[in-house]
Amino acid sequence: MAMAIESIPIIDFADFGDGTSPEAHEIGKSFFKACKDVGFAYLINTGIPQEMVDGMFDWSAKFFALPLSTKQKAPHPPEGWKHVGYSPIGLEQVSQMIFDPTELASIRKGKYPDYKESFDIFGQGPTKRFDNVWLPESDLPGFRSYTMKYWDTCRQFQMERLLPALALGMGLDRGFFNGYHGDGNNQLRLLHYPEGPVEMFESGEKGRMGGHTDFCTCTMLFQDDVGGLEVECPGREGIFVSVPPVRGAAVFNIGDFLMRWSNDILKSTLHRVRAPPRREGDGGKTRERFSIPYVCHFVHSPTRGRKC
Ligand SMILES: O=C(O)CCC(=O)C(=O)O
Ligand SMILES: [Fe+2]
Repeated sequence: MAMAIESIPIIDFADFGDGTSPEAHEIGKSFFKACKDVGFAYLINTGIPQEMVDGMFDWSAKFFALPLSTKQKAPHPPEGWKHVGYSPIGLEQVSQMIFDPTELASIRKGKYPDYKESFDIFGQGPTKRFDNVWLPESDLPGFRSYTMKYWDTCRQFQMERLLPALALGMGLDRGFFNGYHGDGNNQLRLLHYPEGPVEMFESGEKGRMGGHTDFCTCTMLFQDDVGGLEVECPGREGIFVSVPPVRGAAVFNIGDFLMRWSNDILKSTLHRVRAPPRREGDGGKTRERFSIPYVCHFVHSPTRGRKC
């Protein structure tokens, strides 16, 4: 049962500037505290224009509204680790630290298997490990260029504010983490949780996204106004609190890589997505939900250690 949370800190980047002022150091300190105590935070005044985020949600809705046969023209490659292209409903099932194929198969048949579809792209810098997979331009003209532009906008926030703030908060040179995220091997995910009969979700026949931690360095996501994202309370196993949508705020979380790298000081917290509760007027259907995570990955590159 999810409780309401007041304890997910809000970090306001409005006064961050170029990261050299005393205000920037204070922002860094609060950010570090949030990452240490909860592993999650709301980020506001990121500098990512709201209309850019709204535009990305519009494109995402247009993409997922295409016929399945069209979406499948940009298929996710057979290798599970190549996270690019379109994954239809049921292809991706999220689990936590389970590697045995028999156990994994039983998750697919068990309670709350993920009922979602996704489209993923990666940065395409010199250290890229694989190419993106796109639809033919004529199937959704403009989608590719907007998505790449949005990716660049998130990247700019990552390099100019996000990573410098964390480094400052930890008492490091503000360019410390930038150097380890060299040419931006970051993943942009468009996630769509389709609507479905309320009973299907209530009975546990289907779920949205199972409990997991992210294996990246950190993730920043925007969600629509439907809700359902939940985070496990630090130190209280199995107790989840909801992370309700806050317009204009990105939800940030630390991933496993930074937790390991920081000797567990930064927390990679378990989270999941549940279907929202029944609502009058929804006609017995659970509303569809869209979210857009931007997942930051470590890159070992020659720029390591460079000051920003
Ligand atoms: O859709 C969401 O709100 C959560 C997505 C998520 O946790 C993930 O992609 O790792
Ligand atoms: Fe996640």
